[in-house]
Amino acid sequence: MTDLLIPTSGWYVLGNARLHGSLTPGLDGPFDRDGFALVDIAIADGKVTGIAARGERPAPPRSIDLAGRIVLPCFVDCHTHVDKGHIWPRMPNPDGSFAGALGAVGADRLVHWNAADVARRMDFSLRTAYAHGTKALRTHLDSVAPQETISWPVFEEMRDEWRGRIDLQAASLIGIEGVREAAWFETLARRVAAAKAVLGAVTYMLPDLEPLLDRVFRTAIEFGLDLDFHADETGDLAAVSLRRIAEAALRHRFGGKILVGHCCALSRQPDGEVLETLDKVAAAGIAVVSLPMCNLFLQDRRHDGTTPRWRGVTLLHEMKARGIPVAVASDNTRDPFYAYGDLDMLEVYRMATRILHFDHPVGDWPKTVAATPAEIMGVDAGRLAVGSPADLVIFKGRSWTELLSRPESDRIVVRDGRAIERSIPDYCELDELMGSAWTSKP
Ligand SMILES: O=c1cc[nH]c(=O)[nH]1
Repeated sequence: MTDLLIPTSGWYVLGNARLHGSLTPGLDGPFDRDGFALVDIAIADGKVTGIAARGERPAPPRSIDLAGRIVLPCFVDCHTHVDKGHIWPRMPNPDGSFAGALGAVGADRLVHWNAADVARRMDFSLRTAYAHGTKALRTHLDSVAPQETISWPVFEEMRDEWRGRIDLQAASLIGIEGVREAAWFETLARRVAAAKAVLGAVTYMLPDLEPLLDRVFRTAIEFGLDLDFHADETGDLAAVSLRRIAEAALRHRFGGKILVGHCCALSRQPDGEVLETLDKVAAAGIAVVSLPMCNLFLQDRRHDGTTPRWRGVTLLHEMKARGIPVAVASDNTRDPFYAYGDLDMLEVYRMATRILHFDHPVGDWPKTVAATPAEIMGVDAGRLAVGSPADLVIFKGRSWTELLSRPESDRIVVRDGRAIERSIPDYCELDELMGSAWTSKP
């Protein structure tokens, strides 16, 4: 959008901007049928100093006429895996399945994941997310021994480097069976606590799932940690680990935050059972993040020449109706769990709208990529209000149908009141990490 020049100093007004009611507390209408109001946004010293109904505006260059373009707060991506991003060229998923992904990542990790490899791919991912307008991001870190000794120091350095641009959080990621090694798990929890991070695991329906969850909760309480689980990322009707997590949270009267990702099996289970599970999830104060793109890729993967019949996503509508905080997020990017993706939360929202029907009505679904994940992560982001940092994205679209139909590659990302230089890194930067299996030469 070369026609818009955002001042680099002083105060200015973004005039005639469309803000969404769900992301702008206290915004007075009138709202259009998409839930947007036309306003002038005053910005000074990197902060939003006023949001007012369209009115008298100063003359250019202090006033920039957005002609009704949509302005959203910067995005919050609460479930990613930037430690494994972009390994697809050297380690594709052999059959597109969850088991194929686990095996491929395990093999790649053993051979390639030294500190330099992890750091370069992580930095590539963060530059991409930043350019797309993301302000806060939680990544899981594969923490199966000895990887935790490599990836956690890299993460802590990366978090320092990115402070002020992306608020970076991490959650440990191990299969729940790893919790059986009590002494090792306690050491991991100490590392997580020292890094001011979040304790996590992937739950499976193991015979000892309940005692393992008890150990996770006891450890989180002992170290004062929040929790983040991957649960029921399968079409297996018998997968009810989300319910087991909720029961454990209630049993332990857990006071920290809990985020659970995926919960795919829920949408295949009988209604009565599902509603009982959701009541427990609501009572336990658990938040849920759906990862629609990764779910489409892995779930209902068939090898018999037939077409997938199931979208794989969880029951976000039913959850929201019960007051369960719900978000959507990027998940994996160009790795065996998901071959595609670019950490672009506009793409995630566009896909979620189509797959999960975030329309008719749109209501407050936009919160799923901004305000709600910000609350889940406990960061000051995801809303535009007077006094908040002027961290926002200006799009060309003036309505949801315009915004969600095009990639909006020329969006303007404003941080602390100034337009950032958006440069999406080139894949060829990573070619040398991809080994002999990959060459950019024809
Ligand atoms: O979806 C998933 C599950 C486990 N590990 C990942 O990286 N992604």
